[in-house]
Amino acid sequence: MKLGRLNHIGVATPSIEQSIAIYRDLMGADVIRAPFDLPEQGVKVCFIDTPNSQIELIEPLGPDSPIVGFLAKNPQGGQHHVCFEVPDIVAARAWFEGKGARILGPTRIGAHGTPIFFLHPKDMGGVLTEIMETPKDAH
Ligand SMILES: CC[C@@H](C(=O)O)C(=O)SCCNC(=O)CCNC(=O)[C@H](O)C(C)(C)COP(=O)(O)OP(=O)(O)OC[C@H]1O[C@@H](n2cnc3c(N)ncnc32)[C@H](O)[C@@H]1OP(=O)(O)O
Ligand SMILES: [Co+2]
Repeated sequence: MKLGRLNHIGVATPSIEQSIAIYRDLMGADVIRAPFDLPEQGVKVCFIDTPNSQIELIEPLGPDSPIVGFLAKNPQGGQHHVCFEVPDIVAARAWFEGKGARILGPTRIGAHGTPIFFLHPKDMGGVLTEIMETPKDAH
């Protein structure tokens, strides 16, 4: 498998509204997409476009959200995961399984509407890594 495009960096936050203010007022972001709930993933999401990628702000949706533990350890929020694109999610999953990397849960549909899965940070040098199938109409 070949390393694909960096699609986004996930940033966990206790407040998407407060994080939007930082990226807009301090960083000069001008393309801030409307936040939306993704109950299947337990998060509220907001994409901020950068010239070559996106910041994905994620806020917990309820106590069972997968980012509750991270925010307990990092109450201010922080960099949570990176996401790389692949052309074929089934082939990518088979590749990582063949390499013995731990995959966290099933393949599911992510915020861009394409299938995703996560690799355990312990197998990625401490970086929680999302693998995402490239949207058909992208790039
Ligand atoms: C918006 C939708 C979607 C998209 O389309 O883009 C998303 O991005 S959703 C993003 C949120 N979803 C997920 O993160 C799903 C996958 N995550 C998980 O399964 C869990 O969060 C986790 C990674 C297994 C962590 O579980 P948790 O219960 O919070 O913590 P543990 O105590 O079990 O952690 C074990 C170990 O890993 C370290 N850790 C935890 N989170 C991270 C992280 N984000 N980056 C790096 N390391 C992380 C944690 O500190 C523990 O380490 P030790 O203390 O050394 O054991
Ligand atoms: Co993500």
